[in-house]
Amino acid sequence: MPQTQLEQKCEACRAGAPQVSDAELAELIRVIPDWTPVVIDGVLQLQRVYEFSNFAQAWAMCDRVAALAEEAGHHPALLLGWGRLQVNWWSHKIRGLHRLDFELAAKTDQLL
Ligand SMILES: C[C@H](O)[C@H](O)[C@H]1CNC2=NC(N)=NC(=O)C2=N1
Repeated sequence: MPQTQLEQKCEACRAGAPQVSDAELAELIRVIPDWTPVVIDGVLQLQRVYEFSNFAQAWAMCDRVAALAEEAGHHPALLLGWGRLQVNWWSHKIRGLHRLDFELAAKTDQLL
């Protein structure tokens, strides 16, 4: 899919897309209570670590999240380890959180 279509596909991937306000953050984070707002390199992100019994299960979840990201045209950072998968969602272009990041965090939980 040409990049421009990808960017159109992902509203949060456009420069100038609105970051969530502090009030929206406080409201939205209640919907995804297992996620933690973290600031990494000055960028506010949503982070969750999923734990599994072995590497293969963590790897399978990683693949499911990767497929979700490709479908959305919006991508997390994924840190895959033995028995664990760390997922960080944020919007690169706006160096912060967009409402889409919360939607995709909730969809990530549904992949468990
Ligand atoms: C060209 C491509 O569509 C863009 O770079 C997309 C890719 N995936 C993305 N993912 C995230 N999380 N933020 C972005 O700004 C972003 N931009």
